[in-house]
Amino acid sequence: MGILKKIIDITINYFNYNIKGEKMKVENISYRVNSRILFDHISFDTSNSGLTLITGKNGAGKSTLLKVLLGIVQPYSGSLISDEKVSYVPDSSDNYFIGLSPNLLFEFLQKQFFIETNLFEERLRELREQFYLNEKLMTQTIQSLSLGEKKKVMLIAAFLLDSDLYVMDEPLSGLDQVSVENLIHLIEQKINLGKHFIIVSHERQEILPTVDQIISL
Ligand SMILES: Nc1ncnc2c1ncn2[C@@H]1O[C@H](COP(=O)(O)OP(=O)(O)OP(=O)(O)O)[C@@H](O)[C@H]1O
Repeated sequence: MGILKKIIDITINYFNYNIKGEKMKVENISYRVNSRILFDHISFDTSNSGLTLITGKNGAGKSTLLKVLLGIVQPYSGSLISDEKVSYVPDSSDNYFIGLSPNLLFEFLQKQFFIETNLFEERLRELREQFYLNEKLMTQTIQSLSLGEKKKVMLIAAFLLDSDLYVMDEPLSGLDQVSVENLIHLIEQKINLGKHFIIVSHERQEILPTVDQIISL
């Protein structure tokens, strides 16, 4: 697959950008793998919730639910409304960014989403400071980075876009303590600005910013 095709696929799948600004409303979503029901009749609405936490045991279907919410996979039944601008941080970026460097990914996002150059450079500088992603790492391929460094690249990519909803799969996993603290602060700042988060996490709730609703699978 050519690199351009790869980049376009990533954008279509992972940085879904709409413009109307309605909140996400999920009604009676069910999902089956073969004949097995993974989750059934899940309903929630993010309108009054800064942070929605999705919890459950390993294999309960948390990551799959996020993919349903993002339209990457189709639910077995139920309906979903969202016209928000959405950023997605997958649990692992291993399969998606082969051959890309952080520099190339960020520049692509700037062009794809028409982020004004000064604003883009300012946001990128601030985010790189917060997650201390140094210059040397910016030109390496993403697959050659450590687990935590990959996570930082995905978080920076998500926050470069001024989205309404941030969907994050295990955003804290692999991060060092300072980055965890900076990420939590950043999430709190965004929530105070009226942004919404749907997060899958195995972390204890005390570690996370204030959780407004919990979806247990
Ligand atoms: N396309 C698929 N084909 C077969 N099985 C699938 C498919 N998609 C998901 N599954 C299965 O569905 C279950 C849920 O997977 P998922 O990754 O959503 O779980 P999770 O709750 O995020 O788990 P974890 O906490 O371990 O990350 C797993 O048993 C997985 O193997």
